[in-house]
Amino acid sequence: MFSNLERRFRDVVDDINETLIGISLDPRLMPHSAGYLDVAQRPVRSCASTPSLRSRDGTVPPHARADPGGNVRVVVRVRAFLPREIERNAQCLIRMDPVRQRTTLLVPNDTDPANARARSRKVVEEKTFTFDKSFWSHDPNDEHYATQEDIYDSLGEEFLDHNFEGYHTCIFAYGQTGSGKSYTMMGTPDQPGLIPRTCEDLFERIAAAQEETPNISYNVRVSYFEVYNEHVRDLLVPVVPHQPPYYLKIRESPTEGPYVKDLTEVPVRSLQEILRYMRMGDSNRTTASTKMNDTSSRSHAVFTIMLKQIHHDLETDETTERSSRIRLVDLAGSERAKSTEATGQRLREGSNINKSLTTLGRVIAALADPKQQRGRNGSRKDHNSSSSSSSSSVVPYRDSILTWLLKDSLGGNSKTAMIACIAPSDYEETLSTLRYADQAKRIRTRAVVNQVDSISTAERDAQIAAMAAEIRALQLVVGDSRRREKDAREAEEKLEEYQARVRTLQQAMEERSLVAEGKIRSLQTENEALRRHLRLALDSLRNPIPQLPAVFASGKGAAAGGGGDDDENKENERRDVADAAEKDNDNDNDDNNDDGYASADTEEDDAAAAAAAPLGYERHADDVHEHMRGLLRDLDLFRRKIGDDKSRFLLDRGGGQRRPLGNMTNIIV
Ligand SMILES: Nc1ncnc2c1ncn2[C@@H]1O[C@H](COP(=O)(O)OP(=O)(O)OP(=O)(O)O)[C@@H](O)[C@H]1O
Repeated sequence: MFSNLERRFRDVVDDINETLIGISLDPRLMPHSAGYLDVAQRPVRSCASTPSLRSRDGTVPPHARADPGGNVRVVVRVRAFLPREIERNAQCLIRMDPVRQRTTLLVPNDTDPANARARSRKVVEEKTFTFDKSFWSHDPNDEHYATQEDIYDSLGEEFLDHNFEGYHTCIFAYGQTGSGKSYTMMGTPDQPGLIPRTCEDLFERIAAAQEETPNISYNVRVSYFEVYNEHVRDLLVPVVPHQPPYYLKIRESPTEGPYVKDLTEVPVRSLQEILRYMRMGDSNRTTASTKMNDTSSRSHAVFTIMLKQIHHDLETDETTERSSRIRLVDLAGSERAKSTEATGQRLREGSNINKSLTTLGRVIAALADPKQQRGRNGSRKDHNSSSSSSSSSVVPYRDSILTWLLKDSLGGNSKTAMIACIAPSDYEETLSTLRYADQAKRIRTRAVVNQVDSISTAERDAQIAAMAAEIRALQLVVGDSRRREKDAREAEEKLEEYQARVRTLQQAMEERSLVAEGKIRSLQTENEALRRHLRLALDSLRNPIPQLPAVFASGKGAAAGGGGDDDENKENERRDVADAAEKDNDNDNDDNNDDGYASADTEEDDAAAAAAAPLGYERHADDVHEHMRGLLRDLDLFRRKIGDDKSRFLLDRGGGQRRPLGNMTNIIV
């Protein structure tokens, strides 16, 4: 019984303990418990599978997410002799200490003509430098010989770890022409270099991680471009023969820094796919044969892999997104025109290459400057125009396309490594490269994990819903404004149409008014003519009697003439009447003026006239009669003419509004 009680007591205690542990572990129940870490400090499962991280518990320690900043990693690699160097019995001037990672440049002897210029220097002495790594790739039989695989294992793998942690990385190969940069970065089909090995490892890790944790999805995209003669060319766009090359522009975003606009970024799902794009870009790269290298790279090539890891935690329903960029750069080699014996296009390429490498040197010098380092801890400056490299507070990124594009990798959010490639027997060029590399060691970058903080499905759904609502509202606004725009356009078109019609009407009206004015003028003229006719007629009608005496004489003539020309007769009649009247008056006056009586001669005349009177009156009556007939004929003619004029006048009016003919009509009718 006691043992039963004891067992029950232990069970109850265990239950209570479990419940308490459950409560403390659930952040939603106990937000301030130790189990609830801030998002920024919460360990995130890493997919990195390198020994360094695999040896841990599969999580990235919190400190890895807040990198305090690190120096640019600088390694040196010396290559084997090339056939031409063996031929001239060249001397190896490099010695390396694999333990202390020291590289020593020896003083050349007098036998190698390639170093004649070096020997003419004031000071020719042995120089020793220490780097993060010194790779001895000169003699394959040496036990310390560094193979392509060794380079990847000691540098590439570690940098890929950083990419899976969410850091941007950049590895660039620097060195004189023919020193082994392309061999190190790209390699050969038998001896693949850093780029194909990184691609291979990347997809191996993705496959392994997906097997382990299926709730992580990966998105890989790749781009490849070259900077040739200060122009950016997309290497994933096929070259069209006989067409001028298409160059891309550089833009700068406040968040992402400088980037190449419209650069092709292809999604890749397998190693085969990414290698296909790598080879395609490589075959599009500008290379040429020079005296120093049969396949000399005449451009700086930048191969970029964008890796996105999306982790969805089913328990907490949270999503974490990490993005990182892997930049692998094969720079064109520095060269002396004399050594390469370049002319024409090769010489121009060489001078552009040297210009951008000199700018890279100035950028490195500026970034390595301790004052600059202090300045960057406060506010960072970079300038947009050329200036003296002696200025410690400015970094001349924009002085060349290469340095502008590598701005972030050189002095910003990136973990960066430089592989300084050296030829074994060139004192001067090697010294220059080693000095360059030595300076780069002092550059500090400030890499940060590029992670979008976790959000729950509910939050994400809410965000999506809010965004969808915003999109709908915007679509409405756009639709509304489009409709308004359409209405306005239609109204404008209508208005234009109306205006055109109004113009046509106005024109027609003007033409009509011109015609009407012409008609009015001609009617007025006719009207005036009619008035004149009428006045004449009225005059002739008003004064017929005083003309009679004169008509007698002319009437005789007229009668004798048998009625001849009417107008002429009338005119003669009028003249005769006037003469006769004048004559009568004269006679009267003559008679009355002397004594108031008629003279004896006059009385005789009157008597004679009286005797002849009956015969004369008869003739006179006939004449008057005849004259009256003539007048009636004239009147009749005149009336017909008036009638004709009237009907023509009315006809011209064209059935329009009748204009009153006034008194004239009444008189005529
Ligand atoms: N570590 C090495 N082992 C064997 N051969 C090498 C090594 N490094 C380079 N080479 C050979 O040296 C020659 C020149 O190398 P590479 O083309 O890589 O030089 P580079 O620095 O890229 O020249 P450039 O700047 O002119 O393009 C090639 O034939 C290459 O195979």
